[in-house]
Amino acid sequence: MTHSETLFEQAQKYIPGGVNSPVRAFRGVGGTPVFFKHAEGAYLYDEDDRRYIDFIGSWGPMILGHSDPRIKAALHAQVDLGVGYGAPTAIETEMAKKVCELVPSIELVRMVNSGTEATMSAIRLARGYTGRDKIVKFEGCYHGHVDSLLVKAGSGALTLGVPNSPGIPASLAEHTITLDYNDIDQVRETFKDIGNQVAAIIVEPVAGNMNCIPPVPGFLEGLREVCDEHGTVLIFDEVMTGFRVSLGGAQGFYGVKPDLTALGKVIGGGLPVGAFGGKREIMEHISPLGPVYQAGTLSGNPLAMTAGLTTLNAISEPGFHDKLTEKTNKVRDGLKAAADEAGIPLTVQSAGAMFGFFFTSEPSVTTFEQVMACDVERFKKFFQGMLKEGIYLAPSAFEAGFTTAALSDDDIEFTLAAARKVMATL
Ligand SMILES: Cc1ncc(COP(=O)(O)O)c(C=O)c1O
Ligand SMILES: N[C@H](C=O)CCC(=O)O
Repeated sequence: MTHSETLFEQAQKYIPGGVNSPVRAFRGVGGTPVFFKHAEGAYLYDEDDRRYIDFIGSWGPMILGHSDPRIKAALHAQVDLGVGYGAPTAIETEMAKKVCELVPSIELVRMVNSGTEATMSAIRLARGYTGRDKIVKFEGCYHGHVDSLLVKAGSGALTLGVPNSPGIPASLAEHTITLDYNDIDQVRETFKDIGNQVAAIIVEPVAGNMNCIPPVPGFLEGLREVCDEHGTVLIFDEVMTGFRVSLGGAQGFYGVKPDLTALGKVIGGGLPVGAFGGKREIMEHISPLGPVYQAGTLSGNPLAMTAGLTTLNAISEPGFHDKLTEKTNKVRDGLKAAADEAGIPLTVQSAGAMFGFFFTSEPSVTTFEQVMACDVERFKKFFQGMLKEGIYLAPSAFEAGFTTAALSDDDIEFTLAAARKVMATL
């Protein structure tokens, strides 16, 4: 038995399914999840001392790579000062200022502890601000495990076949309307009937929880128009895309401003952080300024703020995202070339520093329906083959992949050589 197998056996005795978040359990690919003990730069090292090139980056936060010396130094210094006070600190204002400078639509921002808290709070705020109950989301998009949003959801919910989770009262779920991603005509039709009852449209501006699907031209712009016409709050869930698709997130890249934005992952530099922010007029409805209640014992804690702010400062260096996008494009084009060489139909898509690959002969994948028609069995074989070669990809056909600044040209070449070898066996 490998150490991972032994550890997984023990973990299952005390933790449901042996994991603290379902996609980690490898149910989407089979086999035993790898247990890690150490990470440095582009690499993860498992309990059996095997090295892997990491294309997950802790599900997005590790945009600089693992154990970045700047983050380690800043965290050590903060630990010496104290790990939390439950009272205001200067670094919270520094962080808020930085977020307002970087994200085009954010005028006021509130820190929370996860992406789930960020979307949950944004939805509550939108409902409180508009006095309406209904929300619109898109099938295959995942916004964390918020009750109102776990309806036809992506990510682990889709991988495990429970997109509508039990435990959510029907009387709550009935306020969530789920439409088709990238279909603006359907949104317009729906709003003709019920537009004046909809508090918010929430969308992943690049869908990353049903693999990687960029918005088709006009989709995000159309959502903006529909929301303006009907007094509905437009929420971009940039938990994944924020600071990754570009420094200003997907909204910076596509030039469409939402009313509210949910953030997570990169904003915490690997520590548990989320945030939601947006137009001053809306954000002023949050307590203590307004009546919409939202709070958090550990929100804005100095360790999390330190890791996050150090990350945001590092990625603000000129050219950071151009280089990262270039690396991502090399991975994207190299995977496609490897598949072509082996005669395997594959479509690879990317947006900034996120990417996804689909075993399909469709030239592009823009809808949930197309995602569901892809060859998941072939994905599983490819995943397992790559894992054996020391490449750690997301263990589900419905998750995006991420690149990091630590990934070198040699790492990319190593990855593509592995892909050529594995594609030849599929
Ligand atoms: C787009 C999106 N929104 C929200 C979330 C929830 O974030 P968290 O897992 O930090 O609660 C995630 C990831 O899980 C995500 O990818
Ligand atoms: N797809 C999820 C977030 O982006 C994966 C993280 C998780 O749920 O554990």
